[in-house]
Amino acid sequence: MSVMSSGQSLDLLVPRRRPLWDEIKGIPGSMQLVDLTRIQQTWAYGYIVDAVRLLAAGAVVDAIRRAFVWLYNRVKLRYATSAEFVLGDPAYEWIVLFLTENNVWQQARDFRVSSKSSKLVYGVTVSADPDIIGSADYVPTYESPQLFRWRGYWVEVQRYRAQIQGNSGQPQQAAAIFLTVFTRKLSVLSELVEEAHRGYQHKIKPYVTIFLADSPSFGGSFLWNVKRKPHRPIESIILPDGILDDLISDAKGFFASEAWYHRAGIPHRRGYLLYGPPGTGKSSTIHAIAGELNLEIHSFSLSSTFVDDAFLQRATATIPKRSIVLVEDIDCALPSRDDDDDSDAGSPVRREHQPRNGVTLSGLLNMIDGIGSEEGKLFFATTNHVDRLDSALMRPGRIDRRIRYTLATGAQARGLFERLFRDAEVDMDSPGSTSVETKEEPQSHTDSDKLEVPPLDVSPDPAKSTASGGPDPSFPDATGSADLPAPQMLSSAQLAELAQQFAATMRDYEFSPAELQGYLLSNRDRPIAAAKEMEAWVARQRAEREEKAELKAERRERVRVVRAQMEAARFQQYAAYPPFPQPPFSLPPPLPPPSPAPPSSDHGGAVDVTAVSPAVDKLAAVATAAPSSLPPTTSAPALGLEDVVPVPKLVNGVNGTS
Ligand SMILES: Nc1ncnc2c1ncn2[C@@H]1O[C@H](COP(=O)(O)OP(=O)(O)OP(=O)(O)O)[C@@H](O)[C@H]1O
Repeated sequence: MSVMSSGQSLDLLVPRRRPLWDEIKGIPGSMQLVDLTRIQQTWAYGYIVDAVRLLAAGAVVDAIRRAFVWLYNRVKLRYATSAEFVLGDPAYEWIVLFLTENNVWQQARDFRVSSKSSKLVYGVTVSADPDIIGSADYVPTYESPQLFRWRGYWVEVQRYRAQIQGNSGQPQQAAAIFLTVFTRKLSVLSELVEEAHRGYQHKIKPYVTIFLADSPSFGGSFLWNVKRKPHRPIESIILPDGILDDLISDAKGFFASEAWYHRAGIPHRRGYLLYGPPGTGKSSTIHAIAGELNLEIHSFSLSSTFVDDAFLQRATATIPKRSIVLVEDIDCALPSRDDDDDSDAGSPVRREHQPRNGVTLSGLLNMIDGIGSEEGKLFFATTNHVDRLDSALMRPGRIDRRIRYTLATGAQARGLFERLFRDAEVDMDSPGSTSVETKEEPQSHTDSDKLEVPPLDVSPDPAKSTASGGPDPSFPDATGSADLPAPQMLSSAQLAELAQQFAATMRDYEFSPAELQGYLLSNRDRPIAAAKEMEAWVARQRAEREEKAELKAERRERVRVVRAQMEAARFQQYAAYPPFPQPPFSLPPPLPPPSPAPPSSDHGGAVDVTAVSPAVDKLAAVATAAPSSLPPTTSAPALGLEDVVPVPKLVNGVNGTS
């Protein structure tokens, strides 16, 4: 075994570095400040040299990249057209759907995932297994740039987003998609946008799109919250004959007569006011019309605190042509300028000088007038209190038609019943149908297609029962001997009969369609029981209403008594006021016509103040009035004290103190 010396082994293992510094050292006159040989021999030396080389290479690459970007931007500027689509604008939705339909998302690697909702029409299925429907929507974010071909043109898409501070001071998400088409022809871009719009319209055809202005807007753009609802069939709205058809033909006629409006110089806008009690179908009508005419709804909630005149203006400016602009419960937002009495002081109606939000009547009127600036819009307003609306709002040009909704008539009740149970199948074994009476032998029937169950007589007529109290043997109990197959379909005659029985138990204008619908829905699978039990339901409702009315009357009486007591206390307080100070000089003679009002020591001592201000007449009347006849007020100034105060001032003025 040979053992090498340490010097030998080093020679073998570490190749000698040819020292650059040795040469430098050898240059005559060079000064050696540090021991370069030692540095050179350290392990880090090689790395340092490599790093410097890398740095140089990086700088070169970066310079090339910058040059390329510069060139690319120049080319883009010269040979491309681009457009920006901002989140919240309807066009943003068109483009996202367009990108999805063109499979651009397949290049995307980043998605936004949200639980499945009817809101989205452009979520994609990323599951490899087509049988898996999935419970989530995957929406590509396009945050890294994607290139794709469209009609032979290269198109680049990229989305940017940022957090910005909203109007309310809260941070909000802002996002925009940039689309660049590499062609100098502007028309290509507009064709692309048009195609995107058409595709979107087609895709959402089964839905009504509702844009809600229910959050503060931000930045320069306006943010709409987008929702989609399936179309509501027109036939599902049960109104007195002709109302709905009339409304729809009016709206259709409006869109068809655009040229006429232009010629006549009238803004192409039509306003409708739907008024009536809650739950009578006002909102449902608007949704059904939007579906029928293929319109989008832009809906405002004026009761939100962040809504003000500027907000309305900005939102209205973004509403596209052929849309419905909807203001629900318009009375809640604004006071009536015509309504000057205090009778509704406790109502939600807001006086213009007591704003709950920043909307004023003139702001709302401007908004309605502004709707016409972008032509072709229907303006709908709904209210439960038409009497509270200002006449300026109701004038033709703003509201062109008013449609009154009422509580349900018997015909409406029948219509609702038939609509909900038209295709109902009656399960004879279900608990709700155990007492259904069916005739054993099928009878002749007009609607032979649906004649699976013979006509029913479900009237709760005790005569139908046998003397023993049991059911008529000719109507065997379904749970027992009837060997009819279940479930069975109601024929139209049976349905009409049940509907008649259902409606006969109530009076006209007693319940809203919404209330009736609520009852019917709770009996969704039991049409026969629903008709039979309606009488009991009506009785319960009436009893509840009576109870409520009694409670309300009691509460009113309590409030009246408390108010009267408060007024009396105020009166006492007022009566205890010290008399007005007597001026140290005599007042000028009373103004003509001289008032023979008796002097009152309660109102200024020897001074005949009633001659100075008519307000004092009011004071005199108040002072002599019984407490129960005082006007209902909530604060002392309402007694007329505000009016009275100037009188002593006047005296002082004469006195030379001011
Ligand atoms: N005339 C009707 N025909 C069919 N369904 C109706 C009718 N009226 C009300 N409904 C039903 O009642 C529910 C409430 O109706 P809707 O919201 O349209 O009433 P509304 O008059 O707008 O009430 P509100 O004034 O409280 O907003 C809906 O589900 C609707 O289906």
